[in-house]
Amino acid sequence: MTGENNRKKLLEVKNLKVSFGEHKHKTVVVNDVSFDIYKGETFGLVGESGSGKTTIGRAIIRINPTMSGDILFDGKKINGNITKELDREVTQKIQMIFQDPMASLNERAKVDYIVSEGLYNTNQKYTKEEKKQMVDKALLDVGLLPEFASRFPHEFSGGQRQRIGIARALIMQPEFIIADEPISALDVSIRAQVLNLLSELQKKRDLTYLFIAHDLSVMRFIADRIAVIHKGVLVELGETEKLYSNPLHPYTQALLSAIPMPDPIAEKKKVLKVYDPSRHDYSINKPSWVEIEENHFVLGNEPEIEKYKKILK
Ligand SMILES: Nc1ncnc2c1ncn2[C@@H]1O[C@H](COP(=O)(O)OP(=O)(O)OP(=O)(O)O)[C@@H](O)[C@H]1O
Repeated sequence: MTGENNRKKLLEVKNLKVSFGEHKHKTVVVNDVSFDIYKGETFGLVGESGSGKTTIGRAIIRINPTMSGDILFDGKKINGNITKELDREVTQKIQMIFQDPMASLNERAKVDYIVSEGLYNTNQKYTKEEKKQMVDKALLDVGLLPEFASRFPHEFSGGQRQRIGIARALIMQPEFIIADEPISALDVSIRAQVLNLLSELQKKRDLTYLFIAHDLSVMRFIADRIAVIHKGVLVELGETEKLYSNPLHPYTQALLSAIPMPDPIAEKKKVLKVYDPSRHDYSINKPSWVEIEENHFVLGNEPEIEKYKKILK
């Protein structure tokens, strides 16, 4: 990892405060939180349920209004009043992947509409054919077949639905993705696949992630640096391994000692064959299978792999 001074800050959160309710009922749920995220890194936000992690993510994507503080993307302030042009740019460049793929997809819409919906909010006009190609590519990039585009969400498993959610983000050509507990609602057997997919996509597309999770073993696997949030306040921020080996704040110490942290790599070290969308031969629609490297986070994903084998035959 290069020194912080040489790296470009992609996102800067400065003294962020978010509150809900008015007057007597006003509650501050994020209080004076500051952190920077560097281009290409995975920045983790951990903390127990209700600590304010999602609220921070939603403030960055501008679903939650900020009470005070600044959010800068690529050096430009993106919260509060901004120009229409910047609003469009940020809407495209910052995407979010949601926790529950069963709830976050429009049940009445077909996959091609779900995946391409964001394109309507861009300045660019695409022909039907261009849009179809973009949807096909986004689906292939997440390991799904283009023919799935004409199906409805209920026809898919949880893991496949989360892949559709990832395709919906990818089609926008984002630079920054907020992944809010992207695997916690999934079956344990397929969590590793989705994590691996996110890692591969990050390398391939030079993505920067804000990864929100409460599972500390997942966070250790995925994050380069971690911020610990406690009751809306950032109590500790550090490089992942340093934070895990030497937590300084009592809350971080409690968090790390309270939660059993099995080492999934040591426990389930084996090589599995998986479909690798990046090696898919599009010209003859020939899928490619690769063996997961030993150091990948593997939690035994055979059932899903078998499913893929059938689908891709
Ligand atoms: N729209 C809202 N209106 C009022 N209160 C809200 C709203 N959204 C979140 N909150 C409150 O803000 C606090 C922080 O919630 P948030 O969802 O950010 O926590 P979290 O750390 O992401 O938790 P979880 O892991 O359970 O999602 C909670 O007390 C929640 O009830």
